[in-house]
Amino acid sequence: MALVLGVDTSTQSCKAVLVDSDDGTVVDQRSAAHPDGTEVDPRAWLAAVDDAAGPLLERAEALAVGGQQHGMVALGADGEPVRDALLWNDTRSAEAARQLIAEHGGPEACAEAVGSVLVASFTVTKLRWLRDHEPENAARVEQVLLPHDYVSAHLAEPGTRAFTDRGDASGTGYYSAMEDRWREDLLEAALGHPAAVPEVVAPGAVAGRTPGGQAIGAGTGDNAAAALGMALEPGDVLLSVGTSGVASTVSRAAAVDGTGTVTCFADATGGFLPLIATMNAARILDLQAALLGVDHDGLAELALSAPAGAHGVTISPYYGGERTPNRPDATGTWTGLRPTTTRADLARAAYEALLCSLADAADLLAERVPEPVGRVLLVGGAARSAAVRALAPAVLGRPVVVPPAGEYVALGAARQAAWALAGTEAPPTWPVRGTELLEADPTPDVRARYSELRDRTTDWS
Ligand SMILES: Nc1ncnc2c1ncn2[C@@H]1O[C@H](COP(=O)(O)OP(=O)(O)O)[C@@H](O)[C@H]1O
Ligand SMILES: O=C(CO)[C@@H](O)[C@H](O)COP(=O)(O)O
Repeated sequence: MALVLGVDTSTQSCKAVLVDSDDGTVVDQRSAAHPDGTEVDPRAWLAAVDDAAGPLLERAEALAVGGQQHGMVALGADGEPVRDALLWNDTRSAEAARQLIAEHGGPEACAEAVGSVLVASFTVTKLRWLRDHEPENAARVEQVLLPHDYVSAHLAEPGTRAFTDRGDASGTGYYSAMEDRWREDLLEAALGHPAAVPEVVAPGAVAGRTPGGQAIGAGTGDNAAAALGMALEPGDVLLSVGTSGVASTVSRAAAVDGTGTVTCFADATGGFLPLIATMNAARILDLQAALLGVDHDGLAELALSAPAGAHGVTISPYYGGERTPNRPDATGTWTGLRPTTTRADLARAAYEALLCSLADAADLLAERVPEPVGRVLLVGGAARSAAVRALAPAVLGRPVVVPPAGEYVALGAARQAAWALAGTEAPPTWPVRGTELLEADPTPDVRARYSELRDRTTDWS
């Protein structure tokens, strides 16, 4: 039995799973927290991966790293960060995104060039922000990596050329997944001077070796890794409720959306990953639990004791700005509070807001991909919540498949490692066991009230 290690260097933490490469059984796992915030010293991720993955590494024959997409890790000549990394959920580059779209000649042309209409999440917008707001830091940038590339490079033997894959590269805004090539010209135009990019390694290839000789797979963005971990098929819709809320699917063909609703990212197998992301997801619940002075189980208990619709309390949960809809300067709004409103109503309204936002993403994705929706699957940290599980099929208005609680990004990275180790054409087949089918009566009124508030707050910030 060969063991492989999968790592997820995600927004809130680093997770490592040690997996039997024959069938994908997780035999051990560890995690370590990341610092909070939308700009982070990326060296903290190296300390976290040492902590989480270090003790498992010597038992593994191969490893791969999945990670939060888009983050700008800008390195100087000494290989050290010139400043803190700006993460996918940092919205300061919203104006830069508008400028860059205009420089492309508009949204359609932008999507044709790089697969997506840019929003503040994309790396290229952060480079433009750096050029305009911190020119001294910008001038020192020699190489730009993504979080997973930076962590992979740390695990590789010294002297290894930095590497990435087309999945994560496709979220930079200076890579064309349709043409499978970097657009260094676009990076240069954003930053103001050329900078090195990592080598794009093919799916299933060995990208490098650790000092101990273990193979390292290319790694990928967390959403592409989750798709691999769940063995997603065209027509499946994967909903992830982590820091971000994501609706994604896989497709063999590129479908460019000039409206900017769906991104045309690449997946980790040579295909594509149409995706819609929100910026406010699990943290809607973290905030509500903190405000109500309860833990997650207490919040779920409160919410499940209130009726659908929370006696009219509705939340627009775009607390940290939002990306779907594209409102980088938005804040949250609560409506429908009455003298009779209870703590249970407030708890319920938070779950309903999270799930309505996710349902919007799922519907928009379903409208724009050619395959009819098959399974809807739910993963991510907040999928552990009893209330999320109970209310998801009601708010989404369709049955939802939930796998056992687990780290499916890290599992996808482990599958990529097993693929690299095996040297086969296709990744190994690993069954996803123990899935549960959740069903509930739909609650369309909850969606309708949410949509009304969403549309009424268009110009609010
Ligand atoms: N039982 C639960 N109920 C609600 N939220 C939960 C629960 N367990 C974990 N979470 C939340 O899940 C989030 C972490 O999910 P995760 O998918 O690991 O995020 P990320 O990949 O963005 O770092 C945290 O915000 C955490 O509070
Ligand atoms: O920006 C996106 C997708 O485009 C996010 O999905 C990030 O990739 C962060 O993911 P999590 O850490 O929330 O899983």
